[in-house]
Amino acid sequence: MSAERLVNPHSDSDDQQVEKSLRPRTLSEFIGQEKVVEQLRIAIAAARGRNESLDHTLFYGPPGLGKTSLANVIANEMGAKIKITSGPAIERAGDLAAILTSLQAHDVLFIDEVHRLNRAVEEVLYPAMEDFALDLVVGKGPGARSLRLSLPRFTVIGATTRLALLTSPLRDRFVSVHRLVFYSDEAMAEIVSRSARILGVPISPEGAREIGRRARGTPRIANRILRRVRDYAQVVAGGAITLEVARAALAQLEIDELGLDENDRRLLRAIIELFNGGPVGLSTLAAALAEEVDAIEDVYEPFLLQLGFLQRTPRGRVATRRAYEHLGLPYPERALPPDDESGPQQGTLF
Ligand SMILES: Nc1ncnc2c1ncn2[C@@H]1O[C@H](COP(=O)(O)OP(=O)(O)OP(=O)(O)O)[C@@H](O)[C@H]1O
Ligand SMILES: [Mg+2]
Repeated sequence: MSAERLVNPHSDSDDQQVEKSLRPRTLSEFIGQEKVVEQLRIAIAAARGRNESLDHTLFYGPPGLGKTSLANVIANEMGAKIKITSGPAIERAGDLAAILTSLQAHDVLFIDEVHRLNRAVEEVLYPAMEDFALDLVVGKGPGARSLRLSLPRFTVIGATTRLALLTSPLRDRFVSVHRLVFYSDEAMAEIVSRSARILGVPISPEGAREIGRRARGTPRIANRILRRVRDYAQVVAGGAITLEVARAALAQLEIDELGLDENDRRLLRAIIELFNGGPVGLSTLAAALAEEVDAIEDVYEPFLLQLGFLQRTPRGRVATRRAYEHLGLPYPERALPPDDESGPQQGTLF
């Protein structure tokens, strides 16, 4: 189900086509994430001023917030080439060695899903990042010798949605580490307006604001919703996206006031109705929803946590009062600890 989900922050092949044209190319085109942008602006100016490569940089945060975009922006601002790969794509140490020897001074090596590098590959990456050196073993058996090859000074940019899964030696080799956060409503409105301009869709500021506000603080989702609303506007409303058109289209797409879709509501209802509001363990919840544990952790939870609809406790996930209220369900005032089997059942107090 996630693959077709409109509010799924992961990109599909359809997105990838459009995303290329919508991707910001310079720091000044990059909207929001002011803290990160400001730090990058200084780091890039300093590196350029000294004619050095930029320090290794790591971006982490939920999918669709601009990690890949920032890597491209950095290469562009450095006037450098970018080589794009990912943790799972580099299978053997030799694959990485081949990439490393092809780099030129100041180039950017972008490693997406950097937490998924395997151990043997990481071992090669450490000296490359730290000393710009590649250690090769020449020959076999007792006669084998180790040879150190020096590499040009380059920049690794890593991206991950799961900082906690990075090994600490790898994490330590990134000199600057930036967390991307969900975008503010203002930034989202600006992103929607900009994308509409690039796509040639007329949109009112109120229409842009409405789409941005309901896109979970995630530019990728905003761009996807924008394209669907554009279709709606074209077929039903004469082409332009006004506030009314945006609202009508979003209603048809079943995206509610807060940007939740049917799947989010299903997850919250499951915790409330099947598990008495929680706590419920992640794997139990995943099984009840026929979802992957990863999908719940990566896709659903970050935004529900941000809204304060969900709490993570050591004993599992708990739906908060706000979640009940949003779904229009009565909140059971708990007389007993929530794990007590004889505690109040959902609904029985009212
Ligand atoms: N600050 C921004 N301003 C304008 N558009 C943006 C911005 N950030 C992201 N986007 C848009 O959102 C899309 C998704 O961004 P991007 O691919 O960089 O996210 P990501 O963090 O790399 O996601 P993933 O974790 O899935 O790899 C881009 O195509 C771009 O159009
Ligand atoms: Mg990416």
